[in-house]
Amino acid sequence: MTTTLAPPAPPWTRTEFATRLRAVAQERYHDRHPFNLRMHRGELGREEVRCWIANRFHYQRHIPVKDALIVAKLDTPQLRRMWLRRIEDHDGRREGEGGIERWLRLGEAAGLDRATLLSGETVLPGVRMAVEGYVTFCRLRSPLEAVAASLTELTAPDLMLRRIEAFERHYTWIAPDGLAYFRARVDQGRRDSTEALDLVLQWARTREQQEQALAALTFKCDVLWALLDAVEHRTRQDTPGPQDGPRERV
Ligand SMILES: O=C(O)c1cc(C(=O)O)c2c(n1)C(=O)C(=O)c1cc(C(=O)O)[nH]c1-2
Repeated sequence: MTTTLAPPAPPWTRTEFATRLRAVAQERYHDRHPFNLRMHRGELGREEVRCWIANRFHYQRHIPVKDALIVAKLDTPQLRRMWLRRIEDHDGRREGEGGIERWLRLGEAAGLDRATLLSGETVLPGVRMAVEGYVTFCRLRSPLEAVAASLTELTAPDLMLRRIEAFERHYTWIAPDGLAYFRARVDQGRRDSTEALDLVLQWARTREQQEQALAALTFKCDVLWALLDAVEHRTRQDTPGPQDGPRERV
């Protein structure tokens, strides 16, 4: 008996594929997460904001690590130069510059000292797993999938603007200088996502590759969502974390 295989589905057009990528980046993005909604409504207490800043720092400090893994997969000087700039955005060209430094200053403006942030001691287990998941994904997957995963940045700049507005209105106990990280990310995110979208549209030629790119972007949305789930659980229920030690002696 012979079985006839269905012919592979034809690739989507460039426009249709771009529309599908943008739809995932919008509909699954963490701007809809309950923790972000509470943040935007001004409902977070100081400890909740601090918990988010400390845990998000764990994500921030791993972004240049995953970008270095991506650079190692790129095979032309032009592509590596383009992607290296992202590492520079986060690490700076010299001590005291760059996104990681700006995030440490955000922490200080919110009353968190940098030694605590750098020690990582307040990072929640779920956040550690989510970030590890993203770095490992970029380590193991194809350049197409690793670059497609960064396309959450298609939506990130709008979220930055919303966050700046919310902080200026509701969290005035944080000095305005502390918001420099978010301000810088608006333009950086727009530029990064335009470049990355262009690469993904160029590289994904078959329907299978297009579907891999969509799955990578979906995975990345889940990373960001899982990170906030962990923070939300901790702040809403005041459940102890491992770093708190036992609450009662037994
Ligand atoms: O605060 C946020 O909500 C947010 C989200 C994202 C994102 O969508 O991945 C990034 C950032 N911030 C960010 O600051 C950042 O540098 C960044 C790099 C990347 C990436 O995947 O390469 N995403 C993000």
